[in-house]
Amino acid sequence: MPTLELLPAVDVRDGQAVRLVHGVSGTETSYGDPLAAALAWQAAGAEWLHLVDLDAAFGTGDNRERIAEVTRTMDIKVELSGGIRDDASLAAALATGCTRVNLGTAALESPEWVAKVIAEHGDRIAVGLDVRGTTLRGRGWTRDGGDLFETLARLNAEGCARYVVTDINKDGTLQGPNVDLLRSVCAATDRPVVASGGVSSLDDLRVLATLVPEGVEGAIVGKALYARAFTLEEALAVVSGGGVAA
Ligand SMILES: O=C(O)c1ccccc1NCC(=O)[C@H](O)[C@H](O)COP(=O)(O)O
Repeated sequence: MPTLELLPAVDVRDGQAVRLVHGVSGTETSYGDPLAAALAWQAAGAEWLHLVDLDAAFGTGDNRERIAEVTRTMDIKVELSGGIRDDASLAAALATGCTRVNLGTAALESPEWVAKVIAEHGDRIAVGLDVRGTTLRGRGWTRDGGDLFETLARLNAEGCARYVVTDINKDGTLQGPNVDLLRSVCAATDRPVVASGGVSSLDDLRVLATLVPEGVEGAIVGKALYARAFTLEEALAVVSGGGVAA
């Protein structure tokens, strides 16, 4: 049976690795150099890195050079997110050599462009479905962007390869993932789903691993790793069926 992929997160604001609470600008806790953080997750055995340009997402500038440097340095797969909304930002993101990009706001505000780039780039494009309740949020999660399930149906029809689903109310809070939300998204698509936001414990990862047969392919983990709730090595052992006791 396939195992749950783990994607440790490095969110970059003003050149630093940070964690936010509910994705709200101004709630940052800084964790230093993003490249050092990314290399630490790679050294611990990660196969993926989830790398976010928060300034680009919020429209407060960008960390494009830093993000490109981190992506180029990694030997592992990188998923890039944050502020990828037009041809120029998409070309810059793909040129870093990342494995795939995650489009958020563009999927809400520029549906024709998103359909075009899905057709052009296939599996290299994922769409981030960032929700409060069942309402999507764009522009760094600051603006409403329509109904989750209507948008999901449209993106399914356009051939979107993968969804990254975040419950904003859980993000950065260590309150556990929103399993009901993940299940309902999996029921509405046959594409793989990456779960994001709220993972707090190895037990949360065990629960997410039970959703693999329903379509959950991976889990992004941020705050829990930075807060040392568990180590990445322990998390990888859990999702590979290895023996870290509950
Ligand atoms: O991904 C984005 O584009 C984004 C935009 C605005 C605010 C936050 C954004 N992403 C945050 C993340 O992807 C988190 O790293 C991830 O959900 C991990 O959450 P947690 O494990 O709860 O720290």
